[in-house]
Amino acid sequence: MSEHHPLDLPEDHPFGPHTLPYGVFSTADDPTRRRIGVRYGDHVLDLDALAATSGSPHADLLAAPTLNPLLAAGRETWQAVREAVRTAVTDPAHRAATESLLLPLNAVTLHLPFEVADYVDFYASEHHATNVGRIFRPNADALTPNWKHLPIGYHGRAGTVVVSGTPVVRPDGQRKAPADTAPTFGPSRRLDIEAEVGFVVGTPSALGEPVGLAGFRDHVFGVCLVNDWSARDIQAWEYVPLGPFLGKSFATSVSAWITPLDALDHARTAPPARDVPVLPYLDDSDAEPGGIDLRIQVDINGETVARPPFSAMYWTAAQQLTHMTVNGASLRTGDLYASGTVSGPEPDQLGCLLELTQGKGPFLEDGDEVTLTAWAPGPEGSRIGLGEVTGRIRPARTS
Ligand SMILES: O=C(O)/C=C/C(=O)CC(=O)CC(=O)O
Ligand SMILES: [Ca+2]
Ligand SMILES: [Mg+2]
Repeated sequence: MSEHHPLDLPEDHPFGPHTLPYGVFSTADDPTRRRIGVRYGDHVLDLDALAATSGSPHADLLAAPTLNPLLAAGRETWQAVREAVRTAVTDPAHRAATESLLLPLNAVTLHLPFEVADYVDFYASEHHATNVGRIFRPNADALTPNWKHLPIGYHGRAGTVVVSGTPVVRPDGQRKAPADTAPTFGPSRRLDIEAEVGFVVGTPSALGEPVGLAGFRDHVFGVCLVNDWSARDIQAWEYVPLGPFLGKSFATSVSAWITPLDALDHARTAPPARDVPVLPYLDDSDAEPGGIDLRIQVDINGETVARPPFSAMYWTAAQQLTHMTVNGASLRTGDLYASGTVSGPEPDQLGCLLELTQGKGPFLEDGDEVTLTAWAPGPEGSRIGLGEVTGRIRPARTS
């Protein structure tokens, strides 16, 4: 790879021509001007400039300061833009022009790439749900009776979704251990992570019109990495009977790069066998394989603590989308839904510290830095990189 030819990448580079994820960036000389870019190698291709200089029919969409107009434009446009970008980075005839529009990754600031509309978090790993059920409800069945009949989820707080790199302040709140007689107020002592995969909705749907399993590809634009920071002590005390609230809503971090669904075609895989029959609207036995072979890595302060496999998820993203709309609830451009904590069957495949330490801790300390990365197999032996989502813990306001 030559310094002078940033378009020449080694074949196994995770941000090669098969990946092409979208983000939003600014530069130091024009810090308030946010622009759409595509990551290629260790560079960002300025898509606003590319579209303007190449007379693209999509120049208006690509001149926006967020991905939302592109998300709303629908699948045909997503495919046309992706094809144009691929041509720009691979066709020798475009080489000189494209190279002039590349910025080194370390010379840009990355921003939250889309305006988050609604945010939903699911609970789709059987391993995670079983482990957490045992820890939180030792005297009950690990899986609740509904678990294999529907993808359980809750509506979260869209306004506190932050981009990778944003520091996370340890939340204050009410904590009450089982042995305490009364709750106390103060910093969470059981601050945790949840390694998840997020799905970004592009095409909206109409109120009252459910989206079937086959609608997944038309509505979902792409995928990001998610860390659903969770304060286990606040959560355990507050969430019966209505579910997660302040124990989760203080921050949810997402990767700066959104990987188009089409980049993950090669990674599609059958979900695990389901041992309980589902209702017809969730039955995906005749659908395209709903699983995705994504390999996640969880690092804390530079040390790898887990490798959760996304392919082990019981419920698929298509089933989650279908379930989310089956009551007639509509989708909005920019909706984000997260898979739920990704945990596999092995002890080194668990997606949160609660499971990794069997409920005992240690949990996160001030100053700890958590980084999730992931990749998926691509065509011809290539790798599709999903970028990273990272965040460092800052001390609580009260400390
Ligand atoms: O089972 C419980 O009581 C709690 C579960 C969680 O905290 C997990 C959650 O937020 C959903 C997920 O990410 O899988
Ligand atoms: Ca979660
Ligand atoms: Mg959270």
